[in-house]
Amino acid sequence: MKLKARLVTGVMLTTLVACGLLVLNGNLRVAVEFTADPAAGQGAGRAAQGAVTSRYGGKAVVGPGNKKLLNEEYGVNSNVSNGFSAMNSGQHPNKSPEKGLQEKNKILGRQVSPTVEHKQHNNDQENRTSQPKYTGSKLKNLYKHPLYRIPERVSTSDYLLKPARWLHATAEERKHIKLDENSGEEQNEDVLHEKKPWRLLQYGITRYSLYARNDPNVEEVLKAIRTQEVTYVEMKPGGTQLKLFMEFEDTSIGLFKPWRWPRDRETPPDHFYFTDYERHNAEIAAYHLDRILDFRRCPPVSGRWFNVTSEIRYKSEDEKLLKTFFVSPIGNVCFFGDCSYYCNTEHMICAIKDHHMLEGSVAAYLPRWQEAPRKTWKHPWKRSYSRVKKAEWEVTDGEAFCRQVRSSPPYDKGRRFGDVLDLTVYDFLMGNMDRHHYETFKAFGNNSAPIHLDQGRAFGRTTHDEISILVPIYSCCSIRKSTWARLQLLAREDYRLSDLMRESMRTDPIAPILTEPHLLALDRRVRIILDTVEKCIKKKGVEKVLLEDLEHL
Ligand SMILES: Nc1ncnc2c1ncn2[C@@H]1O[C@H](COP(=O)(O)OP(=O)(O)OP(=O)(O)O)[C@@H](O)[C@H]1O
Ligand SMILES: [Mn+2]
Repeated sequence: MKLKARLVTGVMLTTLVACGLLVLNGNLRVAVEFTADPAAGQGAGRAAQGAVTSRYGGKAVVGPGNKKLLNEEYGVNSNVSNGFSAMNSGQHPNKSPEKGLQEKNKILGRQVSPTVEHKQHNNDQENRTSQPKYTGSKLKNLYKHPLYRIPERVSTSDYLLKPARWLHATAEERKHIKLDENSGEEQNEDVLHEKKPWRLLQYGITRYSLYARNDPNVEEVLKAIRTQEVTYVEMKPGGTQLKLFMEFEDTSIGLFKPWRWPRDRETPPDHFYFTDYERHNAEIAAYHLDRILDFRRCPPVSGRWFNVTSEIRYKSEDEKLLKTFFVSPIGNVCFFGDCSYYCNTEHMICAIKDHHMLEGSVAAYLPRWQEAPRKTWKHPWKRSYSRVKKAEWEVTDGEAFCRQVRSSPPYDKGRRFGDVLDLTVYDFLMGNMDRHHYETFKAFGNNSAPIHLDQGRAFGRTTHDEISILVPIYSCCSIRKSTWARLQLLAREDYRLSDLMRESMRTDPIAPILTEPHLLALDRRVRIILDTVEKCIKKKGVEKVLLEDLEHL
């Protein structure tokens, strides 16, 4: 359908659903097709039709006697430094054993002397129960909104994996897609009969997103992560904090991050972003936020309770991991693993319930490296990761720095500049200052969305909005039009972001994922972004500020 867009300034968004017309402030008119997302479910549907032979997922990727394969298959990463060499190696202010005990007691419901944190925790509980009740599902309404039904044009070559491309190809195109280089046999759909949700989810990865809006495999994969037996565990090397590969019954792989802190613990104000602990609940919340913003660039993540002994220790053959297990003085099973920081007795990870049970987050794993290698890019507004040094963007005129970024590849053409601004919106909403690098799939070259990984240091503070995260938006005075329109929607009472997030995360096995103050901070930050853009529009004019990404409609 042809787009006729005429734009004047405006912030109010009105929807005329019945006639399929989206009116932004009465001035921007975008005709929207109300057809189902063309990319959605096709791969799943076609792939699900056949028999059960599989090239990749038919047998366990890893199992006893096959150890270390997870690292080889999935763990390879680029050599780009993560910037931690200059990291402050100062002591963690919250690591004293007494403090750790207090926190565990709190979770276990034991009597402890009241502390500020303890009181805060109780307030959170009250906040949660005193929330106004709303009827109906705001989330369902959101996903019915025209802005969430804008068709995506996905062509065969936009799919990441060869089997997925093959499934979407015409008979003519199929002649040019060699599925199995080693096989002289004629290729047909039999080799693609992979019915496992995790694999079908991977087939849905395109240069634009990790999954289509209505891909049923997202829910299926989350269900699998939540309920399936853990069959194998191994440490993922690299990074500053402990992470575990987990293999499940259906041969899918997940990336586990453990509980470290109670939900209501705030990052201490004197803390640098790079000395902060990762938060498993931040990874979960980040997935929901990414989806609500319609980016779909973060792999699905779920919380889950694990038995540290039977589901981690007994499922691992990783000697480096196994030798770090111990029982704490109060009888909780603990371990700390092996990593470059925070992997020692002082930073132990301990069961927080019934001596064995531990909460964690599990992210669905991207396709293995050999099949879909990724490239790591330095974020242009990366922080310095030093106590004393400043990053270039902090000591350069904002507009000049932005011009410099915009004139160099990959930001000089294509989608990537808009993607970095989207990432800015995402990180500002979560208060994530730890965006040193981002990754893309090599197969897509420069023309591809970044993958939203590593949000473990987000959601650290509820009363502080870190304005410096917004620097790319206010010094470039730019934002994608679709993102701007969605933010306006999320600022409205009937689509309020905090309500959507609360609802979206409600079904997680370890809900509530975020405390009320974190949810309310999201609403405040939406307003701050909109005000920033509003000022830019007044100063520069709407044509200069909004990056047109709806013109293809
Ligand atoms: N779901 C996933 N699928 C595939 N690879 C992943 C996934 N999550 C993370 N990774 C890979 O593992 C790396 C480390 O993960 P992550 O950044 O979350 O851990 P981290 O301990 O915070 O690392 P760092 O200290 O370097 O920030 C990522 O850079 C990415 O390459
Ligand atoms: Mn990290």
